[in-house]
This record gives sequence, structure tokens and C-alpha cells, in this order.
Amino acid sequence: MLGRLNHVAIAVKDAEKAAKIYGAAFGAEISSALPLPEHGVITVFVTLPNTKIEFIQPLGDTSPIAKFLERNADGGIHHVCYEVADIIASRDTLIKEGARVLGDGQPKIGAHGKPVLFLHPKDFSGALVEIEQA
Ligand SMILES: CC[C@H](C(=O)O)C(=O)SCCNC(=O)CCNC(=O)[C@H](O)C(C)(C)COP(=O)(O)OP(=O)(O)OC[C@H]1O[C@@H](n2cnc3c(N)ncnc32)[C@H](O)[C@@H]1OP(=O)(O)O
Ligand SMILES: [Co+2]
Repeated sequence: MLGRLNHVAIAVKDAEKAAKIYGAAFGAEISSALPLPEHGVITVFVTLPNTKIEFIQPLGDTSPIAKFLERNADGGIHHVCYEVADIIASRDTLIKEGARVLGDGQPKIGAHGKPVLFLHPKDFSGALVEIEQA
């Protein structure tokens, strides 16, 4: 089921500022900021040869990352995102295996214009997992 590691997300207070540090320190390629109101975040991507770093900052009053940032004021690794060939089949298998799919279980369109779902961190060794349709 698991495909490529699509991205590793780091939650921060200011995504553009955090990405600029990578640009300056590593000469990394940085995307423009992309507000995703339906997800309650602004994203800025740093492109690596084999994956991406996704800096996410809260957007709006009900951002799902607000409490994470209260707990981790300087920021922190927030989730990993794996690509899957068929997100519905993957979801149904994961549920059968006892994993909790967050939200209403219906994929939403993520930052790459592809359907995504999230799996509860408590079911995956304390790490929040996102799956994205390849
Ligand atoms: C889709 C657009 C974009 C993309 O890639 O395309 C994105 O990735 S957007 C990313 C932002 N969206 C999400 O993260 C959606 C899924 N996340 C959630 O629904 C929440 O963040 C949730 C439910 C995982 C946690 O919400 P919250 O922190 O408000 O809940 P609790 O405080 O009750 O936490 C419960 C429990 O989980 C632990 N926790 C929370 N966040 C994380 C995390 N990122 N990694 C690991 N563990 C996490 C938290 O510490 C609590 O543990 P406990 O032992 O009970 O204290
Ligand atoms: Co993500």
C-alpha cells in the first residue's frame, strides 16, 4: 500500500519565515505561501530531490494545528505524508485493521490538489500520518 514519502510537515508560527531559513542555510527551493482555509493552515513547501518539507502555520480560529503549537511554541515535526495508489481502498483497509481515520472519513483535496486523509497519531506510534492519492 505505501508509496513514496510525499512530505514531512513542520508546524510553525510563520511558515514563510521558517522556509526562508532553509532557503538561506541550504539554498533550498521554496514555494510561495498557499492558504488552505478548508484545512485551517497556510503551507509553504521546500523541495528536496526525493521529497518535500511542508511548513504549516495556523489559518483561522479553528486550525487543527493550534493546540500543537501551544504545546510546541518553537514549532515541531507535525506529520508525515505517504502516497497511496488508491486512497479509498487504503482507507477501507486501514479501518479494517483498526486504524482511526480522522474527520468524516471522506478524503479532502490537499495542498497538491490530490485527495488526502489523516490517521490518528495514537494508532501509529505517536506520529500523525497523512495519506495522499498518488
Ligand atoms: C491537507 C492540507 C495539507 C497537505 O499536506 O496537503 C496538510 O497537511 S494540512 C495539516 C493540518 N491538518 C491536520 O493536521 C488534520 C489532522 N489533524 C487533526 O485532526 C488534529 O491535529 C488531531 C486530531 C490529530 C490533534 O488535534 P489536537 O491537538 O487539537 O487534539 P488533542 O490535543 O486532543 O490531541 C490528541 C492527542 O494527540 C496528540 N497529538 C496531536 N497532534 C499530534 C501530532 N501532530 N503528532 C503526534 N501527536 C499529536 C496530542 O498530544 C494528544 O495526545 P495526549 O497523549 O492525549 O496528550
Ligand atoms: Co501534509
